Amino acid sequence: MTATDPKIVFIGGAGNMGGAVIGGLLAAGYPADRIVATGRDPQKLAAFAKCHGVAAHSDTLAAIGDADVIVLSVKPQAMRDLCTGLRSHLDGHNPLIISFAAGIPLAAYRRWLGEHLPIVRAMPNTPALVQTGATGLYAGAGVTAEHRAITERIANAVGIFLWVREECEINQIIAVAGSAPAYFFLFMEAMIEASVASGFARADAERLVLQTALGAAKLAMASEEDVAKLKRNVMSPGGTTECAVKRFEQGGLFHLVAEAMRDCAERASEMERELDR
Ligand SMILES: NC(=O)C1=CN([C@@H]2O[C@H](COP(=O)(O)OP(=O)(O)OC[C@H]3O[C@@H](n4cnc5c(N)ncnc54)[C@H](OP(=O)(O)O)[C@@H]3O)[C@@H](O)[C@H]2O)C=CC1
Ligand SMILES: O=C(O)[C@@H]1CCC=N1
Repeated sequence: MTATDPKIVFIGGAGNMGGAVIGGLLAAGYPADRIVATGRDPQKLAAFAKCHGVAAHSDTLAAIGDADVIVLSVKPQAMRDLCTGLRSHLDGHNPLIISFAAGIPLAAYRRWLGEHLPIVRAMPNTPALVQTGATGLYAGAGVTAEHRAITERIANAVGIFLWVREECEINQIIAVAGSAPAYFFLFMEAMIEASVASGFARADAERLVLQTALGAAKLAMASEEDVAKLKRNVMSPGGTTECAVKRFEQGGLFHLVAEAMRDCAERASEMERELDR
C-alpha cells in the first residue's frame, strides 16, 4: 500500500455496481486521479470517464499494473475468465482484491488467481451512488489490518458497512442489503402503478410515493422508536391505515418477504454450487 491514497482499479467500473461505488467515492471526496475504471466497451467507458472525471481503460491488464486495490465488479458468469486472465499479471504484485460478486466464494478466487492474494468479499448495494449504501464485508486469509482499513475507507465513503465472521453470511447480506434496494423499488413501483390507476398523473404519483418512501426511511433512521411502533403511530383505530395494513397482513406480506429473502440467499448458494459443475 502506498502512503498516498491507494490507487483503486475497478474492473467493470462502468457497470451498475462499480459505477455506483465510484460515484459515491467521488462524491465523498476520494481523489479522481486515484480511481480507474476498466471495461470492454470503449464507448461506454468514454461516456463514463466524461461523466465522472476518472480514467477509464479497455485494457484491464495495462490498468492493473500499479493498482493498490483491484475491485472485481463484473457479472459472476464473467469472473472465471477474467480472473484466470489476470493471474499471470499479478505475479510479484500483491494488490488487495475486493470482489463485489454474488455467488462466488473465496475458494474459487484462490483457484483462479492463486493462493497468495489478500481477498475481501464485499456485498455493496446501488444506493452507494448517493452515499447511502449498505455493504457487507468478509475478509479472507492474509487480509491485514491495513487492508481492512482501506476496505472500510471505501465502504464508509459510500454508506455503512458490516464485517461478517463467516463467509456464508455474505449470502444473507445479499438478501438483506445487496439485492434489497430492488424490493423497495418494487414496492414503490407497485404504489406508483396503483396511484396512476386511481387517476393520478404519473409524475405526481412518482413525486408523492418517492417522497413518502424517503420520509419514512429518514424518520425511521432519526427516531428512537422501532419501525413497528412508527407504523402503529400512523394507524388510527378503525381508520384508513389500519384498513390498508390489515390487507397487507391478510395477503401474507411477512411470509412473502421472508420467502423472497430466503430464495435470494439460496440462489447465491446455488450459484456457488454451479461453479463446481
Ligand atoms: N447491481 C447490483 O445492485 C449489485 C451487483 N453486485 C455484483 O456486482 C457485480 C457487477 O454487477 P453489475 O454492476 O450489476 O453488472 P453490470 O453488467 O452493470 O457491470 C459489469 C461490468 O463489467 C464489465 N465487464 C464484463 N466483462 C469484463 C471483462 N472481462 N473485463 C472488464 N470489464 C468487464 C462490463 O463492461 P462492458 O459492457 O464494457 O463489457 C460491465 O460494465 C456482479 O458480480 C454482481 O453480483 C453486488 C451487489 C449489488
Ligand atoms: O442480482 C444479483 O445477482 C446482484 C447481486 C446483488 C444485487 N444484484
